[in-house]
Amino acid sequence: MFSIIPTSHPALFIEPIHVVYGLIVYVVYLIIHRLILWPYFLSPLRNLPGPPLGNPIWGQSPYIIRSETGIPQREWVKQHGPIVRVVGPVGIERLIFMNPEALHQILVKDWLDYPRPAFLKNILGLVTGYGLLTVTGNDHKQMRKAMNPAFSIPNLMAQTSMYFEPIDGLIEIIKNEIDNTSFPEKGKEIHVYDWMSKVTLDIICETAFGYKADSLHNPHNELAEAYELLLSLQSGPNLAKFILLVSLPGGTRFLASEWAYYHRRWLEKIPFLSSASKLVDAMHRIRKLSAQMLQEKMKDSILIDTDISAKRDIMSILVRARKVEMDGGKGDFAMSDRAMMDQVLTFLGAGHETTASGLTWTLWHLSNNIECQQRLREELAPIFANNARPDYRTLKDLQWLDCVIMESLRVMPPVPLTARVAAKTDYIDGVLVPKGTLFWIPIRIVNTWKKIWGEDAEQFNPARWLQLPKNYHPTYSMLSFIAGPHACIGKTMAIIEMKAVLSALIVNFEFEPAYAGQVAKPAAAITIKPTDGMPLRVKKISKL
Ligand code: HEM
Repeated sequence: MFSIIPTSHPALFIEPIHVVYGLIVYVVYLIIHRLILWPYFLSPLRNLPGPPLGNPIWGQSPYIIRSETGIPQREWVKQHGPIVRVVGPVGIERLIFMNPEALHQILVKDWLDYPRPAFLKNILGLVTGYGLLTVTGNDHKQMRKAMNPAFSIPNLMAQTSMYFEPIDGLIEIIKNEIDNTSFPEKGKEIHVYDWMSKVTLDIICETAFGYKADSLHNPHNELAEAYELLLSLQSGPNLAKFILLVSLPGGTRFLASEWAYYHRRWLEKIPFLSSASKLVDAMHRIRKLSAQMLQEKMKDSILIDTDISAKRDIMSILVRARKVEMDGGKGDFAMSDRAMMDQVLTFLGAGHETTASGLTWTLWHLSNNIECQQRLREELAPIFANNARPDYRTLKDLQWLDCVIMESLRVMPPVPLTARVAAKTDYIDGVLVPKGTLFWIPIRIVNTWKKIWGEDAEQFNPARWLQLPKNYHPTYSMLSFIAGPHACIGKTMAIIEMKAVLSALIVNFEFEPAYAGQVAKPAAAITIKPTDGMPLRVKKISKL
């Protein structure tokens, strides 16, 4: 017990219990401030249009988590216009800016002031390594400069032929599956997402590392199984759980630790952590296999120049660039082993599931638009009659193929939303946005905005690419690969790969919905994979 005034005033003694009361009052005030005072009365953003604040603790989060990714945000933009404020959980505010000028400021002009928020970096870092997807500023500039040559057009032109070994394998497998049914002429119901996932995994392993995963022929391929486990975790509630875990101090480090891996069976027993234990398991296996691939690649760097210079895969190009820097005495700027390892994980994480989802949704749209599908077949048939492995230029110049792929990526962008945070206070589109404010980059919402794309903006209509709407802006009307210095480095590669796989499928098979009234079931997570594996009826084409 102690006193700050003379003992003749016993009523003013401060006892330890008073300190405890004081602390309780302070914490209660902080909670009330966070949940009520700030969002309702104090935030400078409080007068922006947006949905009701909702439940004081969760705000709009339960609705977002339960819904298809991007759909709540699209509805709010329809109701409230091009600037929207959404609150929750725990009073956190998030903004949506739709206008091109605002997107230009956030993604291009002032991109260094609007980095990816910590929770996104942590989740991406866990799943895709601490490579291009997580670094920012000068580190990002240097890393991107080192990687750009691997994605150059001449290199992609040389790589296109590598896609066809897995593609031919896929075509043969599907043909056999159909032939082995009792009535091959009726085709077979196939979960196309599963096959798209395998073919894109084999392609990325081959083109990124020169490694033949052959998950198409090997159902128990370790890498494919680990990714299957990882991707099975894609759901709104799981994503919310992972965001919470990586936002706790030490949470990301814990999930990435050896301890968590070796004790994952314990974690599995705690209901809240059971999906995290699967994440830990999948990530550990993917990291182990990636390290093996990298080790193989590093052996290349001690090969004589002629051996390695013949290799066109992305890692060989990076290994060669590193060797040149080291030989030239610029070792300080060369990528470390750790950074190289992160690139392996980044290519696998960023370049596999996105392309698989993109292809799956394209097949879904074509199954529901038989005329578009037939028109595509007619465009492709003469090309494939001459050469079943068309080159980069040929694939690039096919007009209807391009319309179909662009339209599918517009309506169902594999990454429907991403996020940014304001690192400084500044005006955006006339709104004073305080430092620390979170944004959604509204990819799917911009892609289907009626103001740009017209009344049928949400419909799949490839013909719109033959005559683009007058409000179309080449950078800010279709954000599937976003824009600016963080725009997807694999864009051209992804598009040409999708074209190669889709065209081989369409000249060989017809795709229809698996049953009458089938509805799409997209996941509510970082990518938009179908939750049911996308069953479609697939028939062999007898005559083109
Ligand atoms: C249809 C397929 C794809 C889509 C829709 C897609 C979409 C995206 C999006 C939206 C981003 C920005 C994420 C953000 O900043 O928050 C991104 C970044 C990135 N993507 Fe892709 N991607 C695809 C395929 C690929 C492929 C095939 C690769 C590589 C082999 C790749 C590698 C990357 C990398 C490294 C980044 C980070 C770029 C940076 O920050 O500098 N992506 N992608």
